[in-house]
Amino acid sequence: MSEVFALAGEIRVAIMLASVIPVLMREKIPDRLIESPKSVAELAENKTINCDRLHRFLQLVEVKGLAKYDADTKLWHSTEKTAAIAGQFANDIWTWMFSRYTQEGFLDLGELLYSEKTVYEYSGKKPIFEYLKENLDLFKKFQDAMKAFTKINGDAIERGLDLEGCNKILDVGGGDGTLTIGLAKRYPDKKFGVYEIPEVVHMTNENIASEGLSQNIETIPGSMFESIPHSFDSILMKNIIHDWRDNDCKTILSNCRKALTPGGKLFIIDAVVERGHSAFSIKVLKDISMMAQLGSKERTTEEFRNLLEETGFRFEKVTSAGTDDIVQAIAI
Ligand SMILES: C[S@@+](CC[C@H](N)C(=O)[O-])C[C@H]1O[C@@H](n2cnc3c(N)ncnc32)[C@H](O)[C@@H]1O
Repeated sequence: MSEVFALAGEIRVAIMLASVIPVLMREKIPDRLIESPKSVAELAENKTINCDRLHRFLQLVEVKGLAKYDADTKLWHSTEKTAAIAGQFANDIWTWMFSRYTQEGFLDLGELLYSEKTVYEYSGKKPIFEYLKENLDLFKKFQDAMKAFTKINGDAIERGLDLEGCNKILDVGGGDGTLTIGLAKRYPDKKFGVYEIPEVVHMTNENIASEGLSQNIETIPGSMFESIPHSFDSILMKNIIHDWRDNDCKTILSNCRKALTPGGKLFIIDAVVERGHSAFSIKVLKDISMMAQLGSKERTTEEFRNLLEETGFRFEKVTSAGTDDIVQAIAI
């Protein structure tokens, strides 16, 4: 009996935290605890924050070890874990992952058991990228989260990409250009491009210009479902194929194949889900997120091999890069 409540309670706490932590982050409470121990009155400052509720919310985050109360001094302290909910990097991840839009979607996750729908299709809403194109503030939050995710595995991806023989590399669906910027710094003699939808390209341009790399990286607006520019000798796509169902993936990969000459390299950077491989539990979390929001999936090596062989590529190898993997293929 008690196990039932313990498990249900643990899950309920997680759901409560998903709502409470983003608000505490918005008020910079974790950042201010890291600066120095504070009373709730100091944390609330002169704002409209209710001190009694702040104290009780802090007791909730204390359950997860994210803050600590000293009953003698009546001061709240940070812990080693507080950094996970403080600062810009954490903020970029939390703001998207726990936005109202994302959270509401996940309420219907279990109902997907009976169909191939996304949570948005299930509740009669627009597909995610259509919705984001019409809500550019949220699209910016999405891109900021993608940038933060890229930073987690960026170094491993840059080192894992075998760019031998590649001189002009196109990042299809390259978002705000974070991965390409890292590569352009690492390989100053190579040229790069980012292909993105028109709604995003201005964010990409701003990011590239702020790094002073506009000479090395060109941006091209367009849709990978229509065509992909032919003026590059290799293509990479990070977290693109996992966004789409098989038929859409075949269209994207066929367009990649048309854009390359035989021998051209293709790099797909996604989580390859194999039991026993590294980061399996994180890859399962990503896989379910893809199911919920896009009706798609994280794929096995075999599934990548099949998609590639059906679209004119020879599968070469999979290289691990943190919680992502690099699937390398050659145009035939
Ligand atoms: C999951 S994000 C990945 C972004 C980036 N590659 C990264 O890893 O941070 C998917 C990207 O695909 C882009 N995208 C969506 N539809 C597209 C299309 N039809 N053509 C090109 N890019 C598209 C989105 O704008 C978004 O930036």
